[in-house]
Amino acid sequence: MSEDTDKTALRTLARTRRRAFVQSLDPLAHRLAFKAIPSPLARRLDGAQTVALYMGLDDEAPAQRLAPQLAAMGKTLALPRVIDRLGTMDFLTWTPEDQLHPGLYGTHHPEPSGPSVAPDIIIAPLLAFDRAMNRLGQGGGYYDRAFARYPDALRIGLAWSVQEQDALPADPWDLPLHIILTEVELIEGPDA
Ligand SMILES: Nc1nc2c(c(=O)[nH]1)N(C=O)[C@@H](CNc1ccc(C(=O)N[C@@H](CCC(=O)O)C(=O)O)cc1)CN2
Ligand SMILES: Nc1ncnc2c1ncn2[C@@H]1O[C@H](COP(=O)(O)OP(=O)(O)OP(=O)(O)O)[C@@H](O)[C@H]1O
Repeated sequence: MSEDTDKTALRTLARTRRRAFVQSLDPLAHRLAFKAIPSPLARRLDGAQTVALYMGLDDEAPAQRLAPQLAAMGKTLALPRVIDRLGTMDFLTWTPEDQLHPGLYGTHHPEPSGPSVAPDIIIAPLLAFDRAMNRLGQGGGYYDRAFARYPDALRIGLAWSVQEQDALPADPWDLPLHIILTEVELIEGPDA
């Protein structure tokens, strides 16, 4: 199987696993998940000003739930805006009160005339991760490119624990995550 087919098959499997897990989760457990930033992670965010979140789609880990605590910590929040279907996106500042506008792929982004920012921390959605801190995304290369554009940003993956795989294929352009936060665990990579 070529690497490409490999990743495509893994994406299908990962979506199915994530859906089954989220549907079987106790509603209260779901409601409480990702509400609080664990203190070792909060400490790690100390020096950072701008944090890029995402609005959870489908069964993704709901990153938007971290927004109130991050705002209370004085962080500037940002959300991605998909610019084209070729993998280009930027980050626009956002506060939880701001209205969102529909974008490509069913995403929503802040007012496009607002300022685009360079994030110090990128909290990224994913389909699967492994303990080597590899991340499998939707396949558009949007986050891979954003990671490459902001190489000094701390890369944090947010996921349900069931999204862990033994080993994911890594392409030459894939930059590993520094930290992964699940509903039960904070995983810190060697470069965190
Ligand atoms: N919540 C969230 N925001 C995000 C991403 C993401 O994965 N999750 N992205 C991460 O890159 C970027 C947008 N890219 C995306 C690429 C594909 C799909 C997606 O669900 N694709 C469906 C088909 C949807 C369609 O074309 O209408 C699919 O592949 O089945 C979503 C977002 C930026 N914002
Ligand atoms: N830094 C980069 N510069 C240019 N192209 C890139 C870069 N990173 C990835 N790509 C391209 O993006 C495509 C998708 O990559 P990949 O399958 O690893 O996406 P992904 O990480 O699953 O998706 P995403 O980052 O959107 O969540 C690949 O064809 C790759 O060539």
